[in-house]
Amino acid sequence: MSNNDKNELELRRLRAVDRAIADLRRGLSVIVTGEKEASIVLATEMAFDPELKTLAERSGAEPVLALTAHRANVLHIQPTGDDAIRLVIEEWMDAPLMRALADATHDLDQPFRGPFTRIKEGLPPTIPAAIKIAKLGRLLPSVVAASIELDQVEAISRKHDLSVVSLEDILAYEDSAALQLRAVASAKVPLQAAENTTFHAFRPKDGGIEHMAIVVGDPNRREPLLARLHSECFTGDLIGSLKCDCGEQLRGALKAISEEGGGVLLYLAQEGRGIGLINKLRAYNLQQQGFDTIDANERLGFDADERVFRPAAEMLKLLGFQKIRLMTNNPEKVEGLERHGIAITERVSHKFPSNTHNELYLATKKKRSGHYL
Ligand SMILES: Nc1nc2c(ncn2[C@@H]2O[C@H](COP(=O)(O)OP(=O)(O)OP(=O)(O)O)[C@@H](O)[C@H]2O)c(=O)[nH]1
Ligand SMILES: [Zn+2]
Repeated sequence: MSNNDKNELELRRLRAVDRAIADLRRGLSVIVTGEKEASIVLATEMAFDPELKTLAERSGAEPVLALTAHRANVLHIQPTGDDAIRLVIEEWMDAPLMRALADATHDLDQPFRGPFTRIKEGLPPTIPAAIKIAKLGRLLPSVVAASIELDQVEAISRKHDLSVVSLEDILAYEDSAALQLRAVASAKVPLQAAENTTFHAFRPKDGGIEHMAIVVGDPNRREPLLARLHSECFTGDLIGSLKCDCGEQLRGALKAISEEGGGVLLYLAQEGRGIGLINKLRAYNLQQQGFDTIDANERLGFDADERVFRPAAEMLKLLGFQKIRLMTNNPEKVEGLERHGIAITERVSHKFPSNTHNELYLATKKKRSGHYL
């Protein structure tokens, strides 16, 4: 395959996933195709009676409710060893109950649970892949899915105008999006912390998720550069939430970089450790009910941290920064960048004093996520 063809294929794949994400977020169903089977899927949090009825009619099959193993564990559903668990949708499981099964913030107002019937064998790979699209769309990680035969895909998608996305497209998505990042705009923006600062906006070629690099000064590309990877935090960075340390880390990093005479801060669109702002608020709701930051994520069905650091590594490479001194307390950021070709010559500690509202959050990161705090 020529480089041009490869590029075309990659863009086609990114587009297919981005379309599926947009449709799921609108409460539409999409078709996920595998090697041997296909599924029509709907995000559980968008599942209401009409959507469920349509899903059953279009597929001609009995839909199932799919949850992640983390969420199933909270619901006391026995594990199957797979990342996703399928439940038979019983007569008594109406749409509000299904949505509540996906959304842990309702666990206390929906005490009746089960008995559920798990489907133990033969998990089609299109099911975890569909959950992955829901996650990429920052929706709760659960789908209602109905199987169809591969040879029905074309007719059903054409008749009902449904997006079709393949398992391979979904598996390749995060790496492809990172590799397709391009600097699309840059401008000088003087900051309170550093007047000689340039913003560089990065966007994948298909128009997907955008990230920002903030370069302070005119760094020498031969020397290891002081760098910070900052995951977006609307509540902490912008509004001054005391629940986390993000705002202080953001402003502290810019100050330290400025004092050093130059460096880079990557502002990454990975709100809520990659689960999105709405899901982070759901996690905060659970923290209000007594769960820590990790358990809250897992009760919602997510991993404790859903971020990938390849986009950050690719942005650094595009900017010509191959060696950095990384300001972080998170060992996974160091590993994540090194895995993708960035040399970390030093880890620079990046701590700030706690307050009464973020004490437990910081202690949890130290105790349960192995952060150097
Ligand atoms: N899901 C979830 N995300 C949170 C919570 N508190 C803060 N965040 C998010 O966590 C991210 C902050 O991560 P970082 O500042 O990169 O922190 P870190 O992973 O601890 O690494 P370092 O600060 O580099 O040590 C932001 O996207 C926040 O929105 C929480 O309780 N739950
Ligand atoms: Zn924060």
